[in-house]
Amino acid sequence: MAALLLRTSRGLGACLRVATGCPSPSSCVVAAWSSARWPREGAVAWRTHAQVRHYSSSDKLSIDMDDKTGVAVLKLSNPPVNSLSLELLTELAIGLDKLEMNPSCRGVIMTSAHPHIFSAGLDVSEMMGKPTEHYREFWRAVQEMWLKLYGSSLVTIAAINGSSPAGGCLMAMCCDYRLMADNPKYSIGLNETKLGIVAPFWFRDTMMGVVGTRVTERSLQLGLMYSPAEAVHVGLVDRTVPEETVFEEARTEMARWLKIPDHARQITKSMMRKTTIDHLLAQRDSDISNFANFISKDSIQKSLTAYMQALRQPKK
Ligand SMILES: CCCCCCCCCCC/C=C/C(=O)SCCNC(=O)CCNC(=O)[C@H](O)C(C)(C)COP(=O)(O)OP(=O)(O)OC[C@H]1O[C@@H](n2cnc3c(N)ncnc32)[C@H](O)[C@@H]1OP(=O)(O)O
Repeated sequence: MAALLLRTSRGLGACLRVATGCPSPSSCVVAAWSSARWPREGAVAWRTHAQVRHYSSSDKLSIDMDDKTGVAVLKLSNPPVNSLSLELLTELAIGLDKLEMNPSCRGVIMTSAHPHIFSAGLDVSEMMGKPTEHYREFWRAVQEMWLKLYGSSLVTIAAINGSSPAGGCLMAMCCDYRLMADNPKYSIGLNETKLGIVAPFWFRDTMMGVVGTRVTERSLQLGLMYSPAEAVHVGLVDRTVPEETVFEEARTEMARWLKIPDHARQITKSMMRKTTIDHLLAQRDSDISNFANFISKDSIQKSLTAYMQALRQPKK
């Protein structure tokens, strides 16, 4: 249990370094991932005789792990729009860490408990009218969630059953595969510039890894939101499926991915993502300061206030 606490409290990067004896975040990601599933002594705490185990103690997030299939289902449940508050981000990071430490877990399907909205992205109210210390804490939690999800050694599949702007799109892009409901009312994309804010470099790099440089440049500057069909066209989403089948299709897709030996897939995933992860790890504190300074500016606060007021207007 002590080992488990050590791992969960320090985050995946640190716990993997502990597991591998590797001193620096930048030099050990491949080695760490290849052995991340080995240290069993702490993870034993999560073993259960029941086939399905409920993991999260939060009412904003449910995580059900099926020991038989090795697949966990993570459902966002923060009405009305699954916005990513400090609390939900923290729960997400803890939940992902627990799954990472569970030797029976091989894959995670991420979806929304509420139809029509996957996630409205970061909770804008966390970025308005708060003291600098709060902005720093909030941004560290955003980073932590990204590090856990993008850096997960598990197969991660996003079953996108509704709109997914900004931080919602980021979470989906962190996954290995994206299925989206084919409802043309839904949209997905990084729309930050439309709020007068700037997606940081690791949002950009995550998107570049999914759709390439040109589509990222256009999408970010214009703050483009894509319909499901357009998202497939630019490669932001892997495929659309009928709305009522999103979850079952995600399960079928997961089975395909789980046919690949874990160690080979994990090392390959690590090779693809290591540079981007190391980039943030090397600049974590300065990234937090940049965010806190940027978001505290009067002009940015005014933009966010105007955006939220516009959002509250009755829809035409
Ligand atoms: C020099 C470089 C330095 C760089 C430093 C970093 C800079 C900062 C980077 C920050 C990155 C930000 C990432 C984000 O994720 S920002 C959030 C962006 N999200 C959005 O723009 C989504 C906005 N919402 C919507 O489009 C719609 O609400 C949605 C399609 C999701 C749902 O529509 P629906 O019609 O179903 O619901 P409503 O619009 O009526 O909304 C219901 C209530 O929910 C409130 N709401 C919506 N979204 C948010 C949100 N993201 N945060 C907080 N609250 C939200 C909405 O206001 C309604 O509230 P009321 O009921 O009170 O009216």
